[in-house]
Amino acid sequence: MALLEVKNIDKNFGKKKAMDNISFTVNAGHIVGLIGPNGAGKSTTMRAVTGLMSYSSGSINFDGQSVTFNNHQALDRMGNLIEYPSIYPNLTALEHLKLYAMDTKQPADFKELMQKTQIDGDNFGKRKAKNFSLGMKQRLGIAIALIRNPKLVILDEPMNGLDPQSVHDLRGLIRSLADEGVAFLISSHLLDELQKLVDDVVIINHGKIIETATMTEFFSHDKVRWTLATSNNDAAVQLSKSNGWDATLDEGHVQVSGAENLQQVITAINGADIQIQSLNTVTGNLEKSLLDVLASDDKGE
Ligand SMILES: Nc1ncnc2c1ncn2[C@@H]1O[C@H](COP(=O)(O)OP(=O)(O)OP(=O)(O)O)[C@@H](O)[C@H]1O
Repeated sequence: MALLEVKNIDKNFGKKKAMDNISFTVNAGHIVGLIGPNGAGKSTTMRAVTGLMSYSSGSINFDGQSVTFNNHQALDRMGNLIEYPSIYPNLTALEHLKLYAMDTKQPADFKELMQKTQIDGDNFGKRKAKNFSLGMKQRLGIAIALIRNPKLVILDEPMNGLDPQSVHDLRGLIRSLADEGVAFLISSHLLDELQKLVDDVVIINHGKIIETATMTEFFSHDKVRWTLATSNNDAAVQLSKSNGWDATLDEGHVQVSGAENLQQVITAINGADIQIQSLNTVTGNLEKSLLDVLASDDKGE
């Protein structure tokens, strides 16, 4: 049975359908990306799952218990960081952890948690939060989300404002927790980062789920493409088109897709006395796959 099961959820803001029959699942130990354009309904969905937002119909089941706006029991085993963490300027990191642990019976070990989230060094424990950088605040937010030893952690845009090293460290932390069995539901606009992290994707558009898939399945939307620099790019584009392949010229490179394999492309181009100067195979790009799926959905396909 899935750890989180969201079934046929609806939510309206006036006439606006923010969630329209939303259904998806999250399995233990899986990192799931909730992905979609601005205003698609990601935050609303995350808020509903964490019991912060009411919904008009459907059900949310987490770890065998129902989650509603009025039933928060299940949240004992769920952590979340939605937008910015609630941080008090005059408290230290350790004081925050003690504060957030107050209403939980078996909190995580503070020292271990601070080590895991890298908030143990540099006198972090003794400094007041008003002196923290954005990255430090974000790491503290993640530590707070982990205080209840959660089975599921919900992170809305957790990489916002972080420098590349902090993003890298955060990815490592999430992956190691997932390997221990913790599940994650993450939304982010940083698709390159998500691509390196998530196991499954849930794609949302205009309040509707338009696809749920493993990352590998999802990549099948993005056809294999070859990017070439040649001695005569215009001729290479024409030649590819005459073979029935899709071909465009993009920033000085010929982009070819639709051929059966790379050898076909090389043979045709070499056969026309055009020299290939560089060649790259491009496949499995989350951004490209997402744009393709959203474009088909918006066309009503
Ligand atoms: N409290 C609210 N009152 C009225 N409309 C709302 C409210 N919260 C969200 N909406 C609307 O519901 C829709 C979904 O919003 P939501 O914030 O969930 O989208 P999102 O996918 O998280 O977008 P973003 O990526 O921009 O954060 C939007 O059209 C938004 O304007």
